Amino acid sequence: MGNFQNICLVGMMGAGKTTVGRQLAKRLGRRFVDADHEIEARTGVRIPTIFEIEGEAGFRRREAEAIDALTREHGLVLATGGGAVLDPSNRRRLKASGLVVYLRVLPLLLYERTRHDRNRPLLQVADPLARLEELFAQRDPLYREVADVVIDTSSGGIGSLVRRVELELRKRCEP
Ligand SMILES: Nc1ncnc2c1ncn2[C@@H]1O[C@H](COP(=O)(O)OP(=O)(O)OP(=O)(O)O)[C@@H](O)[C@H]1O
Ligand SMILES: O=C(O)C1=C[C@@H](O)[C@@H](O)[C@H](O)C1
Ligand SMILES: [Mg+2]
Repeated sequence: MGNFQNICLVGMMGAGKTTVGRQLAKRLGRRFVDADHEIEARTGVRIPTIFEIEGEAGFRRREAEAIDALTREHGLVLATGGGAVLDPSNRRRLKASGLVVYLRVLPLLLYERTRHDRNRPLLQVADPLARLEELFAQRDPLYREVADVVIDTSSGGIGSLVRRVELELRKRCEP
C-alpha cells in the first residue's frame, strides 16, 4: 500500500469509522477527512437538516458528490458515511482510490452505540434495532464487496482496534 493511496473506511452507523479513522490518521501521519463532515461543511447545515429538507435522495446526491471529490485526493484516511456503499459509482471510486477497510460490527452493538444519538436520521424510528438489522442485512454484502480488508470489530476497545487496522495495513506494505 503506497502513501499515495487513500485508506477508506466503510461500515454501518456506529461501526467506529469516524473515531477509528481520526486516530489511525494521527498514527500514520495522514490527513483525516470524514465524508459526512465534508457534506456538512459544504452545505453549512447538519445531516438531519439535509434529510428534512431534501430527503434521503437529496442527501445521497450530495454524498456522491463528496465521495467523487474526496476520492480524487491522495494519501487520506477517509471515513465514509454508513450508506455510501449503496451507490455502485461510490463503490467503484472508493475501490479505485486505495485500500478499503470494512469495520464489521453486529446490529446489537451498533444499537448500543447509537441509541442516544439523534444525529442519524435513519435511526429515528420506533424500533431502531430492527432498522439496524434490516440495514445490516442489505449492506453487509456491499461492504464485503468493496472491501480489501474486513475487520471484525465486535470486541475490544478503540485503541486496540486502531492498532489492528494499522497491522492489517502494514501487512499489505510488505513485498
Ligand atoms: N471499538 C469501539 N469500542 C467502543 N466504542 C466505540 C468503538 N468504535 C466506536 N465506538 C463508539 O461508538 C460511537 C459511534 O462511533 P463513530 O461515530 O465513530 O461511528 P461511525 O462509523 O463514524 O458512524 P456514522 O456512519 O454514523 O458516522 C462513538 O461514541 C464511539 O466512541
Ligand atoms: O447509514 C447511513 O445511511 C448513514 C450514515 C451516516 O454516516 C450518515 O451518512 C447518514 O446519517 C446516513
Ligand atoms: Mg462517522
